[in-house]
Amino acid sequence: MWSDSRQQGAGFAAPATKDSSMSAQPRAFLQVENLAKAYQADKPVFAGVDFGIHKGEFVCIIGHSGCGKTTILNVLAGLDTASDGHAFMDGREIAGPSLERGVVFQGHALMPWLSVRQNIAFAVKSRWPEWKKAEVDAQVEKYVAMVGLSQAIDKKPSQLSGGMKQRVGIARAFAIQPKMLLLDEPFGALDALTRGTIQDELMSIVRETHQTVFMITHDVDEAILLADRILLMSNGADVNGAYKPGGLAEVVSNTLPRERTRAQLHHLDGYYELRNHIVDFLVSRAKAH
Ligand SMILES: Nc1ncnc2c1ncn2[C@@H]1O[C@H](COP(=O)(O)OP(=O)(O)OP(=O)(O)O)[C@@H](O)[C@H]1O
Repeated sequence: MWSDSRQQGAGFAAPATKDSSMSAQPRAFLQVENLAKAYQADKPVFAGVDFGIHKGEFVCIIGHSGCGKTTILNVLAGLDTASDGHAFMDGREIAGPSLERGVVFQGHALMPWLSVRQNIAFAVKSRWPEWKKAEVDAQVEKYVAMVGLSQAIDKKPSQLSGGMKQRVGIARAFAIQPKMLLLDEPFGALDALTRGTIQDELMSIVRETHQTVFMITHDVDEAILLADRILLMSNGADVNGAYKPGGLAEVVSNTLPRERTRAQLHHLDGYYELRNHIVDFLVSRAKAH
């Protein structure tokens, strides 16, 4: 994918401007082509966004508030439509919500009157309406165990902490075995300790299941820990008196060992180089490109 990555030293690959390799044929598992969104015709939030995500790849997107990250995720989820361009998954254009894509938002969005088991069973039954109760139970129990919540399976959301609720949201998204997982700052509302624990859990589940993931985060370390590639997005801005829409400014490949853990991240060769590169982008380049 990034054939020149090895020449860049440890940590990250070429800060290439656009990921042209990803938009070329053959298409990636998820393919975004020339995507644009305008709420105001003369001032698109972003335009010309092209990227692809391969099966089993974990891609994070980082950018300042308002650059359009959630809008892109919503288009991928089929919850919003682009003003221009296309998004394809598995060769088919995304044209609405589908159980082939699991979505986790910052707010857990659990049904408060249902237990953990019932919340997840609801999703499982929607995905496989023909399943018998025993099959649904087994699937629910498997994914609840995966996020370490077996003891709380019959509790209601109001009896759970914020971190536990977020874990239920993650278990629910995984339980429908989506082809693609879309995460919109899923840990944004959690305290640092809980956040770290769940990041580790998510990472091991993703590695185990080879899940394909697109995730929005504001946390540079989170992106470096989890992502195989990090999309850096710039905001729309007035440049020399003319408006320039936001867009994908750079795609950074994370070449740190894939088995990395949170505890050893900052000891890895190349970590600071990668981190500084992303922070520099956010500080000095993200507002215009
Ligand atoms: N329904 C809407 N009508 C008009 N403008 C909108 C609408 N939804 C979003 N926007 C604008 O589009 C831009 C992109 O919004 P979006 O939520 O995608 O950004 P974001 O990068 O995810 O931001 P954040 O990091 O704060 O969540 C923002 O300027 C926002 O105000």
